[in-house]
Amino acid sequence: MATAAASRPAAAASALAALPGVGSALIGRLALLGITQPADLLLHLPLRYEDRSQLVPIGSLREGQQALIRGRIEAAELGQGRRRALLVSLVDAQAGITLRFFHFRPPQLQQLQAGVWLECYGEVRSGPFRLEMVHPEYRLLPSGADEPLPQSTLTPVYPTTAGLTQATLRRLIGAALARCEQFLPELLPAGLRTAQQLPDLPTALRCLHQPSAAAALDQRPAALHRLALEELLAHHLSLRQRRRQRQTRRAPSIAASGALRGRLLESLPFALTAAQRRVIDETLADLAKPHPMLRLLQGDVGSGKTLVAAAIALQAVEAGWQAVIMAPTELLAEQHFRNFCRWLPPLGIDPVWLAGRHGGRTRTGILADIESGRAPLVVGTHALFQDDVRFARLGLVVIDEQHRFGVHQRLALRAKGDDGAQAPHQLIMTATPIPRSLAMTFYADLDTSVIDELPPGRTPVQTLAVPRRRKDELLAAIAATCARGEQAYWVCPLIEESEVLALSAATETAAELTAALPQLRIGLLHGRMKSRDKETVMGAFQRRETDLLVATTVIEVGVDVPNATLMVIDHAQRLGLAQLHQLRGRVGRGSADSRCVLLYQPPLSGEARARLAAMRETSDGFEIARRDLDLRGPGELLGTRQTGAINLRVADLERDRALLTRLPALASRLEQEAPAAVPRLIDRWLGRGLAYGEV
Ligand SMILES: Nc1ncnc2c1ncn2[C@@H]1O[C@H](COP(=O)(O)OP(=O)(O)OP(=O)(O)O)[C@@H](O)[C@H]1O
Repeated sequence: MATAAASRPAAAASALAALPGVGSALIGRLALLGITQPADLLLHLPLRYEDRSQLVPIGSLREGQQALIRGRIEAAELGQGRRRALLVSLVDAQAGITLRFFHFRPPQLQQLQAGVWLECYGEVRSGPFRLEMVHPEYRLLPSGADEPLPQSTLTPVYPTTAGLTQATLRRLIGAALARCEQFLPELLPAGLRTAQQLPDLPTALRCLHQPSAAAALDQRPAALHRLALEELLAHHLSLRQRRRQRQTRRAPSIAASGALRGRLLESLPFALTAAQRRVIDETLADLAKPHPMLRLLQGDVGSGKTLVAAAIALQAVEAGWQAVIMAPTELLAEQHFRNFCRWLPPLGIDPVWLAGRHGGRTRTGILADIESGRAPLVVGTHALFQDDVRFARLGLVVIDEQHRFGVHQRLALRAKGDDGAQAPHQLIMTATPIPRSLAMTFYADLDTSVIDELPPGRTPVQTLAVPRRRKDELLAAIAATCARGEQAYWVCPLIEESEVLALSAATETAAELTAALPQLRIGLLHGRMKSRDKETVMGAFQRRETDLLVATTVIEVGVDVPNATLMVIDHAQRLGLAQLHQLRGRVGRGSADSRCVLLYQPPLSGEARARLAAMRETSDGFEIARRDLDLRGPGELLGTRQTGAINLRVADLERDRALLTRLPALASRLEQEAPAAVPRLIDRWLGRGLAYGEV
């Protein structure tokens, strides 16, 4: 395999070199566009088209139009304006236009004589006396107006790079197109294409690269769909393949009587919800298998994921394996650690916390305990992936991810916990549900479990949207909440992506609130604090030593203080739906009635208005995720715009959204009807480096 992979680029480059007029300099420039083989040329789609297939009478030209015209030169002279220019007057039967050349060579002066017929293509502009074209492309017409039109199809304009002209790209792509059956053979069975009402590949490619004016209107959408479907299908198939490969790998088969779990659950003042029980069962069944689990646990905010993680980790520990729980921030790792310290020592298990701030002796001691296996359960941040952390018998990794993560990050994480011979089981927990259509497509390599039920006794958080000018009216509400012995949050989100400004807003707000509500004990929490100071502030809030916590969005994920019942989110119009839902999830975690006030600064954009409305209308995380998908589109939701997590060449998740839900059925059909096409499709679209292959 390694040899085949290594020889591939060379073979591909030589295939490019076999096209007429391709030398090493050109190969280098094409590579800058990601074109390393003839198939890439075919998948390099035009940005737009120019229409040289129809003549426009000079009399009907409009300013700003790009057009192909023909006419006879009536006069040519050197204009003596501020800038010297060659002015050519071109006329057809009805009207005339001026062609203006600021740069010209002597042979051009010779050529452009009165009486000569010209064909020009360019942009029409207004001039001092009449319409003009500045530096049009032109050619002489020896047979006058009867000369055949240069082409019957539209002229594609491609994305390009310095030193690579449109003409060269058009020529190369035209040459590749003439042999497209060889370079990009059809891989989708005819039956499948017809069922989807999609054209075959050569037809689609011709339509995209060289459409007639009519085809560009009528057939282009189907042609684009055709390629997009193939690309999305390739990604989906590749994830399915990953999943099957995982099932051939070995992992410890973790089975235990569940005695420890039973004792933990008995010690709690509440019973598990049915959804928590179901998810634990699904996960335990995976752990017992000798292949690595990769399960995504989606649970709405406050649905009790931490307890599920603890129950599952106990299974690994009881069976003699180590378990590790990773949180996205030190604050959360510390919170998990505190929970585990409440739950586990009575069972004879002492959890270990490896914090970023542990240094020197403490760190060495903890690392030694992890490496010798004396520490059965380790809590930390993603820093646990550092090289110096070695486990004796790592059986289970729980990643409390909270935010969505891209396919690539996911693969990188997975590779780290893997010693080659055996991979640990992995459970990834997220509090931001992923709409089903996206999960089916882009998370096809994972199994998923959903906690779709909140613990009993929770009352939905009452949500209000209030303009900022009425901010002061909230003071009484805060005072009343705290007077009842409950607590409140006031969140100041990032302003213009600046943590510094958010910090100053939070500091100012804390000062204002302290002045207005002197009877309250007010804490301040922000991202620039040392983690030890954050823990102190958070700890004081948790122990009810402070009444009101003013914070930046650092508290967004996971913070669990059931006694807090009021959440004020300042500048709520700036935050996305998922983030608002996460923040609101910090209240309503106990049995008391809770409220969330969204303070907004008018005027609201249409989208901000829709977000605030969604927050008022529903508290169901899955419904919020669906609305978020509608508002932002799948690209934003998956984080592809920012991170390039999925590198799509042709498909556009927004434009091709309707295709997503069809992928699983199409993939199954293809695997059955044309199994040999599957690896070729994956190779075609993901072959160069992007493959979800071994990371
Ligand atoms: N079955 C249950 N019955 C009652 N309370 C529960 C139950 N399970 C968990 N809890 C409590 O609910 C609260 C929320 O649980 P937890 O912090 O695990 O939620 P979460 O799913 O991690 O939420 P988030 O995503 O917001 O961090 C905790 O105080 C926890 O002790």
